[in-house]
Amino acid sequence: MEGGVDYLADERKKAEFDVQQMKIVWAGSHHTFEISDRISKLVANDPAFSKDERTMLPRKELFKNTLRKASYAWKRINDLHLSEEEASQLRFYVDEPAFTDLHWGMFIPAIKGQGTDEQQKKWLPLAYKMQIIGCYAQTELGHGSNVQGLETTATFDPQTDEFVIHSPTLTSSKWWPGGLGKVSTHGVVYARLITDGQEHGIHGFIVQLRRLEDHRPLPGIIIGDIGMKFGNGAYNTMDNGVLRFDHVRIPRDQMLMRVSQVTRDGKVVQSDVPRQLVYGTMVYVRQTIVQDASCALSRAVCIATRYSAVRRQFGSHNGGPETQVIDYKTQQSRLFPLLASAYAFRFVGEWLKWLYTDVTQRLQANDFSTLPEAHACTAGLKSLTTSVTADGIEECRKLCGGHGYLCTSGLPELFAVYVPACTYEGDNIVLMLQVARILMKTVSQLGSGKLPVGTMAYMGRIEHLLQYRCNVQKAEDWLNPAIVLEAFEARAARMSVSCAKKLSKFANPEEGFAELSADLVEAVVAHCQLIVVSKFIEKLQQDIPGKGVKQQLKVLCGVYYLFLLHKHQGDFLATSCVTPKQASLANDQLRVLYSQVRPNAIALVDAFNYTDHFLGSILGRYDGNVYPKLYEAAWKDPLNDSVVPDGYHQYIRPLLKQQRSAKL
Ligand SMILES: CCCCCCCCCC/C=C\CCCC(=O)SCCNC(=O)CCNC(=O)[C@H](O)C(C)(C)COP(=O)(O)OP(=O)(O)OC[C@H]1O[C@@H](n2cnc3c(N)ncnc32)[C@H](O)[C@@H]1OP(=O)(O)O
Ligand SMILES: Cc1cc2nc3c(=O)[nH]c(=O)nc-3n(C[C@H](O)[C@H](O)[C@H](O)COP(=O)(O)OP(=O)(O)OC[C@H]3O[C@@H](n4cnc5c(N)ncnc54)[C@H](O)[C@@H]3O)c2cc1C
Repeated sequence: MEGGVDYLADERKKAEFDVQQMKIVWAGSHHTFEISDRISKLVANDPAFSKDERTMLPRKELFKNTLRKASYAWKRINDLHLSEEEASQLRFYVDEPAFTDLHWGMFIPAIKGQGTDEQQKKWLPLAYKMQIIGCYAQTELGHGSNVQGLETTATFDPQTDEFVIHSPTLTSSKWWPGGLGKVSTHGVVYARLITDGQEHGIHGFIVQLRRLEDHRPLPGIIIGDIGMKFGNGAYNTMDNGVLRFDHVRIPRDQMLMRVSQVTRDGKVVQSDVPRQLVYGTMVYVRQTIVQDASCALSRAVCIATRYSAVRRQFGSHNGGPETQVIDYKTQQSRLFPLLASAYAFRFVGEWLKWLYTDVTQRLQANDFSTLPEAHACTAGLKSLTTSVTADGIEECRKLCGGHGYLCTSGLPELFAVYVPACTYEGDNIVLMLQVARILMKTVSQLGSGKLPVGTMAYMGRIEHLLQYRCNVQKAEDWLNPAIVLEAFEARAARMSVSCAKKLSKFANPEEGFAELSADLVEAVVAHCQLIVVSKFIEKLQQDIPGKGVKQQLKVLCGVYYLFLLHKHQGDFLATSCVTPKQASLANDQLRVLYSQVRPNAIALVDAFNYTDHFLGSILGRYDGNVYPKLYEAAWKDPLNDSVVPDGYHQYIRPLLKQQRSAKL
């Protein structure tokens, strides 16, 4: 805390668990807690990283300020000899989308994942030292979701041993890549490979875009920013770009050749790694986006929870204080499921990181068997968690009433920065439909003796799940994880089987899939919710030290699944997984759990360990000193620089004068 009175002290005293231990559970380990705590304070205490005026700056100033911060951050990283992990935490806590996100988050991973050892040896040291800055240039004006539909061409010229990169149409212009507009010197550019007049699908190529001497575009390259995006400040710190190629030549060895190679005489040779590895960078980033969802949601929830404890409306008795809005059951029923979801996404993100690491190790040993599972989990969980988080941030804004609409609440900017996560790295519906294909394939293979694995393993018990009857008899039965898991498994399995049955009635499966796609998306949501619930329950099976910590997590886990059960009771009832009476008991138990969360709510958001700098919200201040700070901040708005506004003489005075003369 920054000194002074703690208006939330009484709330903090109500906590029934060891907050310090919960901070470690949230961080993932003592080690990560120590790093994130130290680095977040380092950033918060450095005025060069202030965010105070971000939403008021015009675009050019905003962007220059981002460049300044990124360059200063790089200096600090080097001066302090920060490790890779510390450096990434520093960029995270600077909390400003910038070209560096794409350089470290996509350009480098693309070279690592799709480049040969030789290519990695050549390019990675330059990228690690930021002697080159890269972006990930895949999406085009005409195609984003449909990667196979990209139009940029890379035609091999055997005469010169080069590829000719070309944008044949307007719609083939690269459009959206972050960092491309004004900063990147290089890009991993995805293009249609053509050799000897034949097409060989989409591949990645390292292309230099700007001269290293004076940052001007290389010959044949047209490049710029695509313009202002949604919200003040927000994602406008990023230079999302447009790029066109006019027969730009690059050496043959700049095609990323781990998946396929082009030989000196123009032959395309496939390695024994699956073609889908060309999409590997997206799998990696989708996994990080799931982790990021818990950060964004927890941040919004932290603001809304603290403010809900500060804000009072109605209910004063005999001149006593009014009711804290957090004590209204409706407020709790909107806020606490989001709090529980933030924790749920944290744990599923942790698990997904483990899964991704495991898949990567297997890939290195040429074991590709778990790639479909990695694709399904990253695509599905990216979609589920980003949709819930985007909606959740907006709900938190509403939970803060009028003041939530002020930029100083931090929520409008958080929403504007966050909401494109539902679109980038794969539109959520498009990705859900990918998972639907995998689910339908799994169901269709059930009779074949091929047992489903990983997160689809429950389908292997299909006979049992189709006959399952929930045996909840009283509200507390819903606290039994085994009962809950079976109910969620049965619901997901029955929804998938129902889709598969309908699908089998179509003569043309593709037509059937298109016709049933809305139902399929619902089945995918059920499947992904099952994954999140099961990973939360698995987390609770671990040894979790600290007084009351595990108990609080049990309560939150219960809130998470019972809220889902309540919200989706239509699914559970329609698939006969629960009876109306059992659904009603679930809701009774949910209310009990809300009352158990209530005394711990402030401590549960303190456990995120966010600094006031990172939160960037007057409503979410650690000390709860909201009103004086809101009042103070209003006077800092540039509109209040003068008492009489600019434009008074031109527009207001003549208007008032005209009305006066009309009256007379
Ligand atoms: C705390 C940490 C914080 C860190 C936060 C970091 C956040 C950084 C964020 C930075 C911000 C913004 C970055 C945004 C960057 C971008 O947006 S880059 C562009 C992303 N673009 C997309 O995602 C495009 C989406 N489209 C696709 O992925 C594909 O085109 C699609 C899969 C939809 C279809 O591709 P097709 O080639 O047509 O494939 P199908 O015929 O459907 O499938 C063929 C088989 O391939 C399998 N498959 C598909 N994708 C993958 C994959 N990625 N991996 C593995 N396998 C894959 C599919 O299942 C089919 O398999 P089958 O043949 O049936 O067995
Ligand atoms: C902030 C931001 C940053 C980005 N950064 C990058 C970057 O660094 N590099 C990069 O290459 N790209 C980047 N992108 C592009 C991004 O990856 C694409 O916008 C995204 O993949 C969605 O593709 P699209 O725009 O073609 O959407 P579309 O596919 O055109 O989607 C439009 C609508 O059509 C629906 N739809 C599309 N196909 C189907 C289908 N088969 N079935 C049912 N519905 C369908 C979608 O659900 C959606 O409602 C960025 C985008 C944003 C917004």
